[in-house]
Amino acid sequence: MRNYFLAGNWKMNKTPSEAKSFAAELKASLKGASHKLMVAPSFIAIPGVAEELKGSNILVGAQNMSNAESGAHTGEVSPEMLKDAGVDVVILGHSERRAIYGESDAFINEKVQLALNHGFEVILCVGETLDEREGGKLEEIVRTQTVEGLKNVSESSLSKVTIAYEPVWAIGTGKTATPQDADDVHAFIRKVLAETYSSDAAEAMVIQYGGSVKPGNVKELMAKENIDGALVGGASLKVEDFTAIAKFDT
Ligand SMILES: O=C(CO)COP(=O)(O)O
Repeated sequence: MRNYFLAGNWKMNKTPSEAKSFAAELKASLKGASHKLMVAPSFIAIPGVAEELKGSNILVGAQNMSNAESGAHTGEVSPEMLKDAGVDVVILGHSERRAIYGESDAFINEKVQLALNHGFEVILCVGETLDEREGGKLEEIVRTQTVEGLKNVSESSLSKVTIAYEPVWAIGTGKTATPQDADDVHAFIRKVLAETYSSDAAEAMVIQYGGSVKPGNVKELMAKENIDGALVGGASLKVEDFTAIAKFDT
């Protein structure tokens, strides 16, 4: 039985002071929630949010991380900096990083390995664009992003990885993949994982869905056999909405 993992990706929203007071509200409203939970503020809001969430049931995520340990990497944030600031989980390979900042599978894989070596949990995002889906390339894209993103990741480290399937056309658009469509892709990801890892490890993998998850559709999505959580953008920016998502009842 896999545990549900509901995570909020705040993207480039909320100043450090807004994020800190938002975290205080969430901490109160999510008290006693039974699922695994996380929020990912912007880098500079992390210390305040981590301080606020200390001792709570909400993990702290980062939205990205450098591929290097330290040194001459202007504008980057290192693993040690994130650790010191209180980060538990690092989101890597988000489609916005891939599309806007040109992050390749090989580059993302460097970060995945580095994050795992530093003891972080990783959420690896994969997903196809509308053109790729309509061009019949969905499986090829999702397979490549999964396999290349996890290159050199051992089976023993795999338990620290969550995959987030985020079809690019469903992000921030109000369009959600149907629960059946999403479940089919999640099952495909599990099949791809079983080609490299044991079937037990593939079966145990937590695979989140992301793309216009809202209080009104979360239950239907989570009811699917292969959907084990959500990576939520827009709806994670409102306390009531994220609370309703995070506390969904099966
Ligand atoms: O990109 C996402 C989470 O990482 C999804 O964003 P939305 O929930 O706003 O569609």
